[in-house]
Parts: sequence; C-alpha cells; structure tokens
Amino acid sequence: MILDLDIGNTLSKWRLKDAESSEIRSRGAVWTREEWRPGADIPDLDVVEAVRISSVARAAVLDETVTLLRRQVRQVFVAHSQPEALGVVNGYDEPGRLGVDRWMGALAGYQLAGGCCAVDCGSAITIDFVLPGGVHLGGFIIPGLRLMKESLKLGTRNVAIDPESEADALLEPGRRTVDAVNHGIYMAAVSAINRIYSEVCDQQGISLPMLLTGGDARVVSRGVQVPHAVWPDMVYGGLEASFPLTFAERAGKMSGAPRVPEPVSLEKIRAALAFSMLL
Ligand SMILES: Nc1ncnc2c1ncn2[C@@H]1O[C@H](COP(=O)(O)OP(=O)(O)O)[C@@H](O)[C@H]1O
Ligand SMILES: CC(C)(COP(=O)(O)O)[C@@H](O)C(=O)NCCC(=O)O
Ligand SMILES: [K+]
Repeated sequence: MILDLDIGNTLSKWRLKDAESSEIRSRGAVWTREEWRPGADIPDLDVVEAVRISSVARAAVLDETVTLLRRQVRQVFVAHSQPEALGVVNGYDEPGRLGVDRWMGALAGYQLAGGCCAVDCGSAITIDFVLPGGVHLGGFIIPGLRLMKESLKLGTRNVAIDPESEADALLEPGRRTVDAVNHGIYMAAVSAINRIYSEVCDQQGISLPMLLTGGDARVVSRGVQVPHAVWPDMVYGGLEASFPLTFAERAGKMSGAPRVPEPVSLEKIRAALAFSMLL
C-alpha cells in the first residue's frame, strides 16, 4: 500500500492506495497537530510500503511525521517546491517559498489539462495560473471561508455554511448575523475567484480550464461562474506525478482526475469583464 499525506494548516488528509491495482482503499482526515498516532489517526503502517507527503504545516509537524514514519516505512518521499518540475516553471522569485500544496496543484493541473487555473479552497484560498507552455505565473492568496469568518469574531464561527446550500440563497442579504457573515464571506470568495480568473485570462490573452480543490471546493464551486471541474485529489495528483510508484502512475494517470472542463471563449470572458466595469 501507498500512504499519501496532504498536511494542510487545518486538516491532515490521508489516503491509502493499492500499489498493484492503483485503487484507493481508504481515506480520512484529522486535525493538523504535532503528533500522529498510528492506528488512531492514520491507518496501520504495517501494510504501507511507501509514503508520499505534501505539508504546509510548521516544519516541526513535518519533522515529527517523517521521523515517525521512517521507523516503519521503507520509502518516505517528501515533496518540495522546486524551480522547475514536470514541464512547469515555478513563477516565484524564490521558488522554494511557494506553498508545496500549490506547487502540487500546479503540477497536477498542468499534467491533466496543459495550462490551468488551479484553485485550492482550504484554510486559505489560493489561485494559481499555469500557461500551456508550463510557465507558472504565480498566484493569489486570500483567507479561506473559515478564516474570514473567525477573523470577524462575531460568535458565528461554529455555524458553517451548509455545503448543500444553493449559491442563489447564499447571495441574498442576510437577516441575522450568521447569515450576513456567511453570505458575505461566500460572496467575497466567489467574486474574487471569478474576477481574478477573468483578469488574468484577459491579461494573458488565453482562456484556461479551471480546477478546484480543498475542503470548501464543493460549496465554492456553486458560485463560480466559469466552467470548472472539482478535483478533491488534486494535491495527491501532484504527489503521484512527482513520485510515480504504480504502473498507472508511471503512465501518467492520476487517481480521481476529472474530465478537463471546456473553458469559455476569451471573447466571452472579456465581454463579461467589460460589462462588470460598466455597472
Ligand atoms: N468536515 C470538515 N472539517 C473541517 N473543515 C471543513 C470540513 N468540511 C469543510 N471544511 C472546510 O474546509 C477547510 C479545510 O480545508 P482543507 O482543504 O483541508 O484545508 P487545509 O489544506 O488548509 O488544511 C476548513 O477551513 C473549512 O472551511
Ligand atoms: C497559502 C497556504 C497557507 C495555503 O495553505 P492551506 O490553505 O492549504 O493550508 C500555503 O500554501 C502556504 O503556506 N504557502 C506559503 C506561502 C506562499 O505560497 O506564498
Ligand atoms: K489552500
């Protein structure tokens, strides 16, 4: 079995992948913290022959995790942001400073779709752009839905946005604090994504397929107007591409990859942008 770990600022996600059949056998998530308890937090390591890790948590969390895993697992691969990999050139002035989850998303998105706009809706919402030639332009970082809400300190943090809510309902003015806050932060997130996408496509003169991932991807997806696909395993896709272990991975297959969304024409994007400026 292969254990894939995606350690974010809020949640540490894991999945177990069969090294022979490439099937995903199980998955889970625990709050990100310093110490892992094998058995309780993560699956029994006896069956694991390799681990692949993407971590943006504090260095101590990764160090502890790697130390623990190395005791029991033969191969431990830790992803790092690099100046260039798999045809993608990192757009950061200091490539190592790009969050490795963003780098994994950019690599996965590029491998799947060529150029892409990769959006990760987690603790932070990150929006990264990769052009068809593999040039990563850099990106945008805004607080995620939960962080935005917590920063207001209005006592509404425990009332999460219902992931089943329709975007239309979330875009109505709230008549109580919790709705005003939830609808406000939702509007802030989806309008930023819509606008940033349009601006960058306009600047670059190209319409790119958009891919969404992260804990809030599904609810954010409802408010994003541009055609896009939700890909919950996008960060894992970057790990698969960076450290291919199975037969399917060596052939370039990433588990759970969606169909590439057909982007709208650049003319439409530009017309929508021009229209929103007129209002
Ligand atoms: N069951 C859940 N538990 C915690 N957070 C959740 C859950 N479902 C959705 N979320 C949202 O997802 C975010 C965490 O998403 P995730 O992509 O795992 O973040 P990160 O990678 O930063 O840890 C939370 O901030 C919250 O807004
Ligand atoms: C921007 C992030 C905090 C997002 O992390 P997440 O929401 O997935 O926990 C992470 O990618 C990070 O720590 N990046 C380093 C700074 C940068 O990418 O510029
Ligand atoms: K994120």
